[in-house]
Amino acid sequence: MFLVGLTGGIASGKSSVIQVFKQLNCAVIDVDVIAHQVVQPGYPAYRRIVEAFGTEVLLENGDINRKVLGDLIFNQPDLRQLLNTITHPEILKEMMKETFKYFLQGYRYVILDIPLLFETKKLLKYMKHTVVVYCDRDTQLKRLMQRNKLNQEDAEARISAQLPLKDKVHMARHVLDNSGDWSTTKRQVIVLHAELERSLEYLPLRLGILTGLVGLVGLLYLLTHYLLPSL
Ligand SMILES: Nc1ncnc2c1ncn2[C@@H]1O[C@H](COP(=O)(O)OP(=O)(O)OP(=O)(O)O)[C@@H](O)[C@H]1O
Repeated sequence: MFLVGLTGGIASGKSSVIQVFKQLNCAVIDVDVIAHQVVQPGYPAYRRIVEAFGTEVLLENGDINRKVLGDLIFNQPDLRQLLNTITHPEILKEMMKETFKYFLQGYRYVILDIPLLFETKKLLKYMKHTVVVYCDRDTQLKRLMQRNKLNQEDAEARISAQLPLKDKVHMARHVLDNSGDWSTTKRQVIVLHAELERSLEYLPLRLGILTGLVGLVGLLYLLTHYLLPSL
């Protein structure tokens, strides 16, 4: 099995593309969903956040108040770093658990939807393939204004706060151009899925684990038949 990191820009079409991968029965992990999950009460990161930031970051029902926490770390790199040191290992652990489940189910590849894949770079080393969902800036602006009911100035500010999409295009192995109509994008997703399914890059891990299992069974056999009886 191998991992495919999917990213893009605000309103470039990531969620829409992910829906198509899901319709094609692909294994998908949404890293944003995991990031929300690991700070829920009961998870280790929740307890550590309350210890580090105090109960002022809690809502009345005990959940983390993401707005207050976000404001607290805004412009405070050391606090942001502290939060990241708490949450990132937990996110990675959950991601690995989900990936392993998909591995056991026999999927050849798993797509990870990671909005900041190229900005944080942390997860990049685990990705065999990277995919950028691109659309030209005018289209991005128009779709963002429409979806979020924003005026042009606010929408432009949100787009400018991110790494430019055309830079991400140069960093990615695959580009899905979502500037046109939806059927054109959908066709590109189907072609990419076929290419990833055809790839033999899933084999090394599968063979490695199979070889490990055969070795283990062999070892157990030797132990039970030759070594232990003589004890
Ligand atoms: N090819 C397309 N043609 C027309 N509208 C589109 C197309 N692709 C996406 N959209 C619309 O553009 C908007 C943004 O798409 P989507 O929500 O998939 O982007 P996103 O990258 O997941 O955004 P974000 O990261 O900001 O949540 C949505 O309203 C979606 O319906």
